[in-house]
Amino acid sequence: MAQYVGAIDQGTTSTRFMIFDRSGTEIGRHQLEHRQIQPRSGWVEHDAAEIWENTLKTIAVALADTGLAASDLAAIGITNQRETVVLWDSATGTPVAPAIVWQDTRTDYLVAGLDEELLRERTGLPPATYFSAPKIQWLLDHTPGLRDRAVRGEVLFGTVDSWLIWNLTGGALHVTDVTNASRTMLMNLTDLDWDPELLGLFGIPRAMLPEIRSSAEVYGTAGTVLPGVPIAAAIGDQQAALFGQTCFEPGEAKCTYGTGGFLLMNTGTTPVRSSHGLITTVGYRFGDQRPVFALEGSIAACGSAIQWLRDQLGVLDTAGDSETLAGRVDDSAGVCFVPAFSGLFAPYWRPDARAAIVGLSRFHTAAHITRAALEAICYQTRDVVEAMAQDSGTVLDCLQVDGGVTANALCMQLQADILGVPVSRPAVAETTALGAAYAAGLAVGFWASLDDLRANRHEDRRWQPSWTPARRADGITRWRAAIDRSLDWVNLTEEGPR
Ligand SMILES: Nc1ncnc2c1ncn2[C@@H]1O[C@H](COP(=O)(O)OP(=O)(O)O)[C@@H](O)[C@H]1O
Ligand SMILES: O=P(O)(O)OC[C@H](O)CO
Repeated sequence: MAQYVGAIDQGTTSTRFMIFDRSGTEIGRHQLEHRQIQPRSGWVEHDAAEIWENTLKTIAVALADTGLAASDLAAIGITNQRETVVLWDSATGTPVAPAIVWQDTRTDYLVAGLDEELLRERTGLPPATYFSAPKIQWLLDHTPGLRDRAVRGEVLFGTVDSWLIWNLTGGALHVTDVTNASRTMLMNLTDLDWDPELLGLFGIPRAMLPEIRSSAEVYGTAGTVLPGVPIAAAIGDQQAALFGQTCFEPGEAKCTYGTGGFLLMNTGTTPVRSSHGLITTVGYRFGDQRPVFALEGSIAACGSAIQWLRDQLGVLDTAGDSETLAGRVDDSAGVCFVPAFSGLFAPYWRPDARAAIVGLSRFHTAAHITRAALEAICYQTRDVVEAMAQDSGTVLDCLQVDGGVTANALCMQLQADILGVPVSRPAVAETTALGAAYAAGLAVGFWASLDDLRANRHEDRRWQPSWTPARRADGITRWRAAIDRSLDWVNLTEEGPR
C-alpha cells in the first residue's frame, strides 16, 4: 500500500517536488529555479515550457533520491503561483506567448479605467495589474489572430495548475481549481463560475477557459509521468499554505513570506467583503462540499526585495546573507525602503507607486539598506494585519508564518517587534507543499480527517516582541511617510515602457 503523498509546488522563483509521509514529515524533495525574464521595466515573464520541464525533472530526481517509485505515492497534489497567465496551442501543447507573471505591470493603463465597485462585488478583487484577466486581454490584443484562434478553441488559457494538469494528463484535461479561478478576475464569487459580463468586458472568449473544479478531488491520473497516480488536488499556493498551517476554523490565519507576502484568514463558508483594502478569495473547496472563503492581504514584494539586492545590486551573494549583513548594524539609521517594484498591493492598491529608498546620507551602507529591506517586509505585513483586524474584527494574538524568508531569524524578530505580537514558525516550513499534499491525501482517503492533520502541526520556533511601544510607533510613522513618497510615480494614462 502506498505510504506517501507527493506535491508539486510551482512557485514564482522555483519548482519543487516534495514527498510526505502520513505524519506530514518530509521524506524527500528536489527543487529547481527557473528564469525570471524581464525584457522591459515592469515586465516579468516566465517560460511555461521551462516550468513544465523543471516539473518533470524535480519529480524524477526526488523519486530517484528517495528510492521510491510511482506506486509508493497514494496521490499527488499541485500548488502553484497564482494569477500568472499561460496560453498554449490546444493541438501541440506549445505555449503561444511568454507566461505573464502576477508581478508584471504592463497592463496598468488597462486597469486604470476599470469599475472597482463592479469588480469587487462580482469577484472580491480590486482592479489591479496583479490578476489574470487584464494579462489575458493584453496578450489577445497584442498578438495578431490570437483572439480568433481562442474563439475556435485552438488556444487555451490556464493558470499554472491548469497548465501542469493539462501536461500531466497528456492534454486530456483542461481544468482549474476554484481557488486559482478566484484570482483570474473572471469568476463570480456567488456561483463560482465564469462571469459572462466580465468575459465580455475583457474580450476573453469562453472557449479558451478551463472547467472550474474543486480543490480536492481526483481529476485524473498523472499519465506516463507517474503512471496510475491520482492527481487529487490543485490549490493556489497561498491557500495551500493556509491549509498546510491547518487554519481550518474561521478566524485562523497565516502569513507566507515568499517572493511576495500573503496573509490569509479563514472566514468560513460565507465570503466577507473587505472595506480596508483586502481581497475576498476562495480558501479551498473539497469535492462538492461548501467552499471555505478567506480574506487576503497580498504584498507584491517580499523576498523579491532580497532577490533584487542580490541579483540587481550585487550586495548579497545569497538571500541568506541578508541576515548577516543586516545584523552588522543595530538599525537602519533612518533609512526606509518601500519595495513597490510592481506598485503597491494590499491595502493600498496603488499601481502608480514605484520602489523608493529614502532617508539616505553618505553615512549609510549596504547593511542599512538591507536592514531597511527586511523591515519593509515586516511593515508591509503590519499594514495587512491591521486591515485584517478592521475587516474581520479578529485581532491576531500570534502570527503563524512560513515561506522562504522565515529562514531569516532577524527578519522574524523584526516582525514580532514591529507587530507587537509573537511570531510562530511550524516545524514543517514547506507549508505550501504540505497543504497540497494534505488536500490530495484527504481526497483519496490517505488521511481520514482534518483532526489527523491538526495533530501533525508542531511549532519549531517562536519570536517575542522586544521593542517599546514608543519605538514601534516611531517606526510606523516613518514607514507611512516613506509610503507617501513612493506614490504618484507612474503615469497610468497610456500604454508604454516606463
Ligand atoms: N534567509 C533568507 N532571508 C531572506 N530572504 C530569503 C532567505 N531565504 C530565501 N529568501 C527569499 O525567499 C524567497 C523564496 O521563498 P519561497 O517560499 O521559495 O518563494 P516562492 O514560493 O515565491 O518561490 C526568495 O525571494 C528569497 O529571496
Ligand atoms: O510564489 P509565491 O509563493 O511568492 O506566491 C505567489 C502568489 O501565488 C501570487 O499571488
